[in-house]
Amino acid sequence: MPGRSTRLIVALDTKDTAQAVRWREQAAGHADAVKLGLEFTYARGLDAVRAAAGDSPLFLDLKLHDIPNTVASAIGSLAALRPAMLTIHASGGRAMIAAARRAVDETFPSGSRPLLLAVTVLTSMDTQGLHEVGVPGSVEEQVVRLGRLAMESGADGLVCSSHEITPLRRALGDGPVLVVPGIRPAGSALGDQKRVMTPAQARAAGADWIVVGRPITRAPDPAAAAAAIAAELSA
Ligand SMILES: O=C(O)c1cc(=O)[nH]c(=O)n1[C@@H]1O[C@H](COP(=O)(O)O)[C@@H](O)[C@H]1O
Repeated sequence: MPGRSTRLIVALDTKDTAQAVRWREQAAGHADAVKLGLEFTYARGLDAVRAAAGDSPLFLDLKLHDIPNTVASAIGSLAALRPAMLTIHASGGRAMIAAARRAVDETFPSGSRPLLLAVTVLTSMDTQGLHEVGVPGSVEEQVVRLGRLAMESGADGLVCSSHEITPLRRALGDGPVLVVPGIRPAGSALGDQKRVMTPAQARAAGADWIVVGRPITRAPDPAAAAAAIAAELSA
């Protein structure tokens, strides 16, 4: 891992604690953090999240999106989990993002504050999907618009696809931590993802972190799949 500038997060998307632990152990030594999200948390609860993450840095992906007071109060309930990263939806707007920022600062001790990441446009969306929800223009324009709003409102970083890294860096500079799902090693199934790149392409584009789920967890040999992706990031 030393020398790698793009780090790997493995998404432990399952309802089963033993399975999550097994995947974490299989990816150990290759992944730099684990992500637990809506599927696991709704099935097993917050206490199980910390147990499933073990000693790995935890990306807690709850994608909070509600009125500012509710989002802030929800963040206040997460103190015991000691996450390294936490997600909200940028489309929740300026006041919601700012409330999340304040809640993170109040909830976590200054040395162990999670990065507050704002999801811009989901990687499962394309231009047509965006138009269907009433957003005109391109995905890139919307990602940059939401990215700017989120960073102005106190986010530490953004979740985006690899395709928007260059326009985001052009618009916002090197400050935002860019976390990039929608990663598909050459030849792997897209599933529901629309805006994808390979690990090597995401690294070349300048991703700080990539998020990989099924290409590792549904591989016949998850440890080997994680090792191959880590090698692609280090090459
Ligand atoms: O916030 C995320 O992590 C996220 C945002 C996004 O736009 N797209 C996206 O796929 N994700 C998450 O990244 C992971 C991708 O999983 P795979 O498609 O299986 O690699 C899932 O856990 C998603 O919830």
